[in-house]
Amino acid sequence: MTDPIDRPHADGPRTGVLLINLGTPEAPTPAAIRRYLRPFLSDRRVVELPRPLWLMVLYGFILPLRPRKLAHSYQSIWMKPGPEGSPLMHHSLRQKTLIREWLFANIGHEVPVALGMTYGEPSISGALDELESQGVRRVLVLPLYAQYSATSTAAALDAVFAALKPRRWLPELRTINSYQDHGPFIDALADSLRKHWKIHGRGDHLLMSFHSIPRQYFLAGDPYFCQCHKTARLLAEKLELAEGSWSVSFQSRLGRQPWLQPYTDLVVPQLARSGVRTLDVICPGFAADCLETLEEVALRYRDDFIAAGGASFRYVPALNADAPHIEALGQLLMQHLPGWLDLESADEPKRRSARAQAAQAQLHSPTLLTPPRAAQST
Ligand SMILES: C=CC1=C(C)c2cc3[nH]c(cc4nc(cc5[nH]c(cc1n2)c(C)c5CCC(=O)O)C(CCC(=O)O)=C4C)c(C)c3C=C
Ligand SMILES: [Fe+2]
Ligand SMILES: [Fe+2]
Repeated sequence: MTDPIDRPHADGPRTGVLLINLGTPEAPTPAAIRRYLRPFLSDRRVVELPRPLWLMVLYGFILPLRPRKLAHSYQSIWMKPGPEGSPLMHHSLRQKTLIREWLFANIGHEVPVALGMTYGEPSISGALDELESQGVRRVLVLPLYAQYSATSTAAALDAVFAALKPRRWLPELRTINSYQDHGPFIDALADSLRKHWKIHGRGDHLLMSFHSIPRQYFLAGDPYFCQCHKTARLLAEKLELAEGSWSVSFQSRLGRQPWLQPYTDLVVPQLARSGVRTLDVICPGFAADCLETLEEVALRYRDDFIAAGGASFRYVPALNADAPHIEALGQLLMQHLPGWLDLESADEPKRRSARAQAAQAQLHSPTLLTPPRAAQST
């Protein structure tokens, strides 16, 4: 934390951005995976089963057994030695750098950007320290989940509030709930598919696979299922996809209770058996490639598709730190920054273009133009 003596009391409040993603192990080893899974799977937002029962399962079976199996999976996708070898970490760090550059180019002065993970390192508390040390007193929080779920978005926001709890002088906060229907985000997904098709040609079918959550959470009011379908529908409309040439499924379920359906691991072989020869798969809920996309989908489901008679399975990478994604996230941040941007230090032309940009972002925001209830519907 900054030494209070060094704190620039006289300056106006400075705005900063806190990007959040889930977190990932620091190494592809059973010990590091266990350290990562313990707080993750102990979070009541993630697992709502009765506590004594769940703690028995977690400490009796999952934590002793799952990390060893997962170590092989993580090793198959680890990019280089060290914590940045995790694809999720690699892409998240690139996103942080490029979003800072985008904001500088579009606003005309530096806006500090920090990255925190809901579980593990870099911690959200450390990210808040980093912002505070740069004089930030207004924090715009962006959990990198386009579709809101209590299990992901709310867990990230809980971690922010928990990290603020022991602090004395709290910053002002704005939080972004979701961006499932944000125009530039849908454009970035469409752009990514068009590029993929230009290189590989169109597949017979496009599967849009989202991380699943227990079905009970949806029945209890979690809007995630509807928001996934909204992203999918808008993407299909943008690409003018014919009815029946695309579908939605849900992946990565764990345990025996019903999760959101249809399940990707069942849909993929079914598609092969029903005559789909070439299958394109995109995962529009993942801001960065990770274990669940690269190992589960791109490796395991590919094998299942081929084993069931399919010819070619093409995974479309996550948006990661590609330019259209950075543009979309930059526009999204601008939409939430009006009134907060410290434009005084920017020179006049930059100031004008920053104002134009903010106005533009508002114009393109479907959530600002449609009533809240309509924006929620699929
Ligand atoms: C047990 C319940 C889980 C819920 C609910 C859940 C929701 C959820 N998860 C993501 C994003 C990611 N999950 C990732 C890995 C992962 N997820 C769970 C469990 C639940 N997720 C586990 C146990 C794991 C670890 C790996 C495994 O055991 O399969 C990851 C990848 C992390 C990485 O290191 O690469 C992401 C990303 C979302 C968006 C979400 C709800 C919408
Ligand atoms: Fe998950
Ligand atoms: Fe998984």
